[in-house]
Amino acid sequence: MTTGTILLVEDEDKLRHLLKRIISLEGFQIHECANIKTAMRILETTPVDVVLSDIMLPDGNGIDLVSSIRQMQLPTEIVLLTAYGNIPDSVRAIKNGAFDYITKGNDNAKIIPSLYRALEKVQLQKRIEHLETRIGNQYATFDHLLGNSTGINEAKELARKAAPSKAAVLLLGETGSGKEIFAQAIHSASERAGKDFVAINCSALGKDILESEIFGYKAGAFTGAIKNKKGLIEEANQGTLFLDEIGEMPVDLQAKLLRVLETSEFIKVGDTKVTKVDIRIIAATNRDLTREIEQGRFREDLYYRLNVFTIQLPSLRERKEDIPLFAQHFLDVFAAKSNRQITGMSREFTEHLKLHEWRGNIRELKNVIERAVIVSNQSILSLESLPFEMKLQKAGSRQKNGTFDLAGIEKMHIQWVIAYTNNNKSKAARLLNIGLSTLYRKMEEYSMKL
Ligand SMILES: Nc1ncnc2c1ncn2[C@@H]1O[C@H](COP(=O)(O)OP(=O)(O)OP(=O)(O)O)[C@@H](O)[C@H]1O
Repeated sequence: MTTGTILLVEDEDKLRHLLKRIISLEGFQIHECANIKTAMRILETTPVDVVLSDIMLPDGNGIDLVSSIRQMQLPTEIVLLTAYGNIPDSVRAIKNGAFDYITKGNDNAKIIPSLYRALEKVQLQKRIEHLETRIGNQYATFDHLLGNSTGINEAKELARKAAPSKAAVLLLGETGSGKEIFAQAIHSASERAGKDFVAINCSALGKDILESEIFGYKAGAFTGAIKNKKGLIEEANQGTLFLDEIGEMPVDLQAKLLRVLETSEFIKVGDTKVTKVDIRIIAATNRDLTREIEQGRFREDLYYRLNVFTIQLPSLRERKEDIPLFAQHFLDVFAAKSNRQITGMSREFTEHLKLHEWRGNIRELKNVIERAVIVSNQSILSLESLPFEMKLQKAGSRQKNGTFDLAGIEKMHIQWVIAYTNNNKSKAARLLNIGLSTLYRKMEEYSMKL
């Protein structure tokens, strides 16, 4: 039984393989990588409950990873692996928001219990957020959906048409492209608006927990089932159930869901009689379901039941014209929230936003602007307030403009790092992973101002 998803970040191959084995034996789903850059990529596209990361990594420090994860506002906890001598760093990491640290070698037996505790915290947090949303009952409406590009307008038009009917809706789009906010808008514009909108991410939980969460169980259904538990289907009765990442739902649960769609009935785990419900289902995925069907991972009959209205949400890359509008909106929101007098963005800042790939789509843009508002000390957002990796992306574009030779790229890279550190050469040398004297030698070689 899988109980959660772990991202293991460790550059020592042997140790990583060993940890992977220990963790997989517990039934956790596991992703692995050897550096921060890949870890960030995985985190932008894949839901992860707990990151287990080494502190010393080839391209940076596990403590910076903690800060980045906190900035991305991911529902993810971090457990750090540290060498004995780095305990002060680990204490600092905990202050920055890490969940726990474990001393490599000595504390191996503590890894699994710590992962379980971190996972429990993540799941509790998600439950609290879910309940808060329900109590506030503040679901988004179509008025909250920003964007003027053709792709988003077409999606909004179809969603408005789908809203009043009881038919299922299938929302397709990359992570952070707005599937949940669209689902809420559809719910708000339907006659179910006064009732609950209940959301669950099918990829976040293992099969057994997912089944219990969605369908509920009878007391005594399995060890630990002390009393009856209402499933989310029942909680969403008369309202809308939003099934995010439906492509990740195990096939036997798909059969149970199909039955709900066809008969409005289901059987709780450990029950013998059927329970009746009146729900509308909105499902979402970033997977290609037709391919999943071909590979036997998704039921074709369920697919046809769900895709009565299929709405494709464009990625932010496909609607770059919307980027300034979103950026200004998030800027206004975060500036007001933090009481800052920041009114706009420099031309270069906006240009950089348009160059970026936005794998995390609007969620990522929102986080980048929030970060920029926090770090900026001017009245308009400038390049300095962008994360380091985003400043670097200009390398790709300049390459297109003609700079192909390695020395040219190295010179540009050094210039950016120096600008990033506000001309602090020691810090720049550290980030570049070269000695200070080498930095000065290279600056002289490239005729850069010392
Ligand atoms: N059109 C939009 N207008 C305003 N805000 C938006 C829009 N689309 C997305 N957002 C914001 O972007 C963030 C991500 O959106 P959302 O959670 O709906 O994406 P998602 O596709 O469901 O992501 P995931 O697949 O990772 O669950 C949210 O904060 C949401 O409010």
